[in-house]
Amino acid sequence: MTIDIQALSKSYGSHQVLNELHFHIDNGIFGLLGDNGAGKTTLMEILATLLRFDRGEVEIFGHSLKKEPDAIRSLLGYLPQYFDFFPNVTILESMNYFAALKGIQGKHHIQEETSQRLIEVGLIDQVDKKIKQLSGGMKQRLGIAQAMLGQPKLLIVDEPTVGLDPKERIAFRNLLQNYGEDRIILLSTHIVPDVSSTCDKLLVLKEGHCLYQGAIDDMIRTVEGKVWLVDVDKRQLEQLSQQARITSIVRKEGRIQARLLCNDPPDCCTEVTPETANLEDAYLYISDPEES
Ligand SMILES: Nc1ncnc2c1ncn2[C@@H]1O[C@H](COP(=O)(O)OP(=O)(O)OP(=O)(O)O)[C@@H](O)[C@H]1O
Repeated sequence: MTIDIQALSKSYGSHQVLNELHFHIDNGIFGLLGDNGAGKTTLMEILATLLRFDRGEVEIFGHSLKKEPDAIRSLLGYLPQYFDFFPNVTILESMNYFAALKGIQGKHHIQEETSQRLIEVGLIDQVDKKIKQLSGGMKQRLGIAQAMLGQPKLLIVDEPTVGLDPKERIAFRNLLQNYGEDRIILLSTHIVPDVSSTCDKLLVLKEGHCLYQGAIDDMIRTVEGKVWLVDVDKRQLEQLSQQARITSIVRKEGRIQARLLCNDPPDCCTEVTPETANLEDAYLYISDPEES
C-alpha cells in the first residue's frame, strides 16, 4: 500500500501553488506540515480526487490518479478543512446520509458500519443529538466518523484539530493513531505538536516547495547542537535578539529564560545550557535556515 508522487505541479492562473513535488508514502500516519498558504489543502484536494493538477504523476495503491480516479475514490475517506453538517439533523441521520453517499448498501450493513464508526469516535451514546447541539470537538469526531465509513485504506484529514481544546485535540490524535494501522493517514496541519505526537514521517511544505520529507527523528537531528537555553535580563534579551533566533521566552522572578536557535552559543550571556532539540526547533530551522 503506497502513494507515489512524481513532479506534481499545480498553478492557479500564474500563481504556482505546488512546485515539482516528489514523495512516497507507506503505511502509517504521514504529516503534511506548512504555514498558512503553503499548499497543503491544494495537495490534499488533489489526492482526494477533487482537484485537477497540471503536471506530474500520482499513483495511489497502484492506480493512476489521472486515469482511474473512481478506483481511488472507493478506497479513500476525506475530512476537509471546512466541514459542516445540516444543523437540524441528528448524528445518526447524518451518518446514514454519508453512508448512502459513499454507496454503502443494505440496511443491516449501513447500521453496522455507522454504529461501529460511532463507537470508535465515542459518539455512540449521542446518536439522537442534533448537530446544532454539538461542540466543535464532537463535530470534528463526527467528521472523522463519516470519513472512516467503509473503512477506507487511505484517510485524508485536513487541519483536523483547529479550534479544538487541548483535551479534544489529544483525544483526536489518539483516535487517528488507533486507526492508523494497516492503512495510510495523511494529516495536514500547521500545528507542530499534532505532527510530533501522531506521525512517523512528514513532508514540510513552504510556498509549494518541499523543504523536507522523511522521518521526524531525522528532521530533529538537523538541529541537534543548535538549541540553547539562556538566562538573561531584559537588556541582554534585546542584545540577544540581534545575534540569535529566539524561539520562546519564559519570564521567571524578574529574569527571562530564552530558548535559542543558533549555530554557536551567544557570547553576550554567561548562563548558556545546551538543550535537546525538538520538532518545533527543526521546523523553524528548515523553514528559514538563514535566520539561525
Ligand atoms: N481556488 C483558488 N484560487 C486561487 N488561489 C488559490 C485557490 N485556492 C488556494 N489558492 C492559493 O494557493 C495557495 C495555497 O493555498 P492552500 O489552501 O493550498 O494552502 P494551505 O497550506 O492549505 O493554507 P492554510 O493552512 O491557510 O489552509 C495560497 O496562496 C492560496 O491563496
